[in-house]
Amino acid sequence: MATTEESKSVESLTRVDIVGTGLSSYAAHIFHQELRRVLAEVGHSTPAATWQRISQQLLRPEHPYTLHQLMYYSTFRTWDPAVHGPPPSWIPNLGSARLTNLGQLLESKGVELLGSQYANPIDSYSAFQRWSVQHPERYFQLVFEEESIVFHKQPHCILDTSNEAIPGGQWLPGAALNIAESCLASKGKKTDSSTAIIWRDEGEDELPLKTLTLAHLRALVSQVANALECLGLQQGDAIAIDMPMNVYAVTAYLAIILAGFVVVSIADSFVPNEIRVRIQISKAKAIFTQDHILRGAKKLPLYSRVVEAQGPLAIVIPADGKSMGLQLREGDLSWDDFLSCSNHLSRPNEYKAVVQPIEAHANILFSSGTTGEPKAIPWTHVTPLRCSTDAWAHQDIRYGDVFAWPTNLGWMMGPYLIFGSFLNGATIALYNGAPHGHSFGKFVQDARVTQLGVVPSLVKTWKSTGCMASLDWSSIRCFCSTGEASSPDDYLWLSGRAGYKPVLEACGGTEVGGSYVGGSLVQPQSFSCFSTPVMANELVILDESGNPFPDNEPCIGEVALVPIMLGASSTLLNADHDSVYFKGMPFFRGRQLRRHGDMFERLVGGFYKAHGRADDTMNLGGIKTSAVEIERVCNKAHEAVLETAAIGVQGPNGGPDQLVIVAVLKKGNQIGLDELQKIFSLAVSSKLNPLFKVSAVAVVPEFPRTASNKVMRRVLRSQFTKKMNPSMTSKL
Ligand SMILES: Nc1ncnc2c1ncn2[C@@H]1O[C@H](COP(=O)(O)OP(=O)(O)OP(=O)(O)O)[C@@H](O)[C@H]1O
Repeated sequence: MATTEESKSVESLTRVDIVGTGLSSYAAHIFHQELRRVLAEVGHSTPAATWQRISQQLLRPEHPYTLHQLMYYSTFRTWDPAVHGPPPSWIPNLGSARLTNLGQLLESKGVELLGSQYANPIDSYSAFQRWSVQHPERYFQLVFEEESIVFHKQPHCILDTSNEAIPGGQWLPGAALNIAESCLASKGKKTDSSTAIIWRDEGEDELPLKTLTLAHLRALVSQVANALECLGLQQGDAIAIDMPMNVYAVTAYLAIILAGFVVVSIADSFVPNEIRVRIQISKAKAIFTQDHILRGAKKLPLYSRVVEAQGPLAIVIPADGKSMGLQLREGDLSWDDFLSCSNHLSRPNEYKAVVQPIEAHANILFSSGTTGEPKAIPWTHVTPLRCSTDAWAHQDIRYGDVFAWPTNLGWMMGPYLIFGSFLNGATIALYNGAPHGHSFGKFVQDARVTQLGVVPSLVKTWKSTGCMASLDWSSIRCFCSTGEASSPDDYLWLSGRAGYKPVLEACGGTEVGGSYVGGSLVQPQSFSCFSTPVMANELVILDESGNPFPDNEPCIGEVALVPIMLGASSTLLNADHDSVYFKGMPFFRGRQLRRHGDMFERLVGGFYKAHGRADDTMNLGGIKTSAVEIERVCNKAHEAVLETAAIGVQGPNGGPDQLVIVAVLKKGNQIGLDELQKIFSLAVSSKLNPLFKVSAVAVVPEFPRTASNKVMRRVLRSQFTKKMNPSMTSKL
């Protein structure tokens, strides 16, 4: 498909061009007429305004994707990103901006907070973001008031920065609460009869959705918390969860925290050794798991993996919700037997939350391990507030919303979904099955999901299989994406599935408890770009000598974070926190910056673009280049290419990095390595730098990925470094 530079301008498109995208002659005629009408109405407006009209009024999900591409690329054909910034894929209107969480707050307090410079939520957003950095305590006070937080002891203040030994500041010192109790509290608009969870089990596409009210969820969680007390554990003990993110898992998660224990989150895809390591590091005393994971007709083992990992006392839930399909170890409990532990109580469905000092641990999570060993990161009872306030501002989660994000409690987006939804009065939508096919999409349609979270690899699968055709996703207000850098073309497709709703990127980390850079519904959005540092957060981009670039200039470099961040980690269980995040970092306005390890570009117009991990950058002939930048070009170099990974490999005699492109081809495609090398070389030299040379290419069936699906370039690098020798300079 033609890209920006190759396509015709939108004004010069003919009916024949439109027929070429797959529309019938008659449909193309109608579309072309409509296009002419829209172009006449917008007159000499900017391409951005033209795209708004075309995307919102002409293009429909059932149109061939090639038509969507033709419209997008031809509209922005003459757009110069160096002058205007990246092309806006979506622009807010004032009416809908005023309804967002940020918009409502700004409309009621904008003048009070920003003074006479306040205009409206769209024009004043950037000033408000800067204000929130300068006044985090006032900002969070306002947002906390919107959420269902139940304090048993009020904090002395919101933020205390007086102790230099705590570079991130002390948040809500002196406060006592239990964050699970806050999730379950009916407060504000959230009542006992509000829907807390809406879900469907795989294979039940045609059955009605199942729902749980807040009161019902609270009763279930209380029953589990009562039963946990019967296990003879000590307050503060760690209890693991290793199972799909379904209603049982969410219930167990909240119950563990409600009863004063600490959740250890283990992703359900891990092999026994990975489970063992996580249990050992966290010293978990019990584990919630399932007998199997049901995926279509397949039964994947889960309990047996926990047993092989020599996991502690297991509470085992039957995957089919009915009968246990296996024999348990001595001492392990079936879900029913476990629940019956609380039968002697007069009110097993009621539980008084164990009130915690705010700095008590609530959850131990593990990072993905993209850069090295996964880090064991404790979340305190403050970190969930980071999730909820990020979700409030940046995904605009409000009362009545239905928030879905196919993930697992073992990844930070699992807990993020819980706190982001419940503390803001939204419903969680859980699909108990694989999210890769049509059934998941139908669930999104039937549950009337309003915010759908994704990771880029999932969208790539949906797009390449076409499995989401003919679904009605019009209830979606925005998509949210995280995990790794996305492809603009994939997100053009995604946005178009819901009638061009924005795709809000979010980038942060498990140790942040949220994002440091993201999007919002009060700013224009651009595919695969970030429109703002998150509220009350400040980032700087460092040059090669470690000096911050000025914050109003386009630049590219490693991101460093101003460490005052609500909920960010201050300890690690398996590494030294200070060495990992602070040691050797430069100072900025008197504070040592916090390392994050990402490469970012600041673009014209205040947008940001991710360039992958700093560890994945390479030095090509003296020019520092990010892997993601090269991959963006190579992914589009030929239609047989599904995805690519760019790695810099040291030659056998040292010297500069040699660029190796590893590719995965689309199913059923074949292409010779010589030809592929020519294609990639041409793409890289013509689109990035004429001096860049592709030294070698390889085709693999799939990339090594972390369990959370991120490409592990470090593994490819080490494989190919071993393979490189003087006699193999060009082919691997
Ligand atoms: N929207 C996004 N676009 C680009 N990259 C992203 C995005 N969201 C997350 N990332 C990447 O994921 C990282 C956070 O993931 P996570 O906390 O799981 O740790 P990790 O870096 O993958 O693992 P480890 O710290 O163990 O190496 C970010 O620092 C960034 O590199």
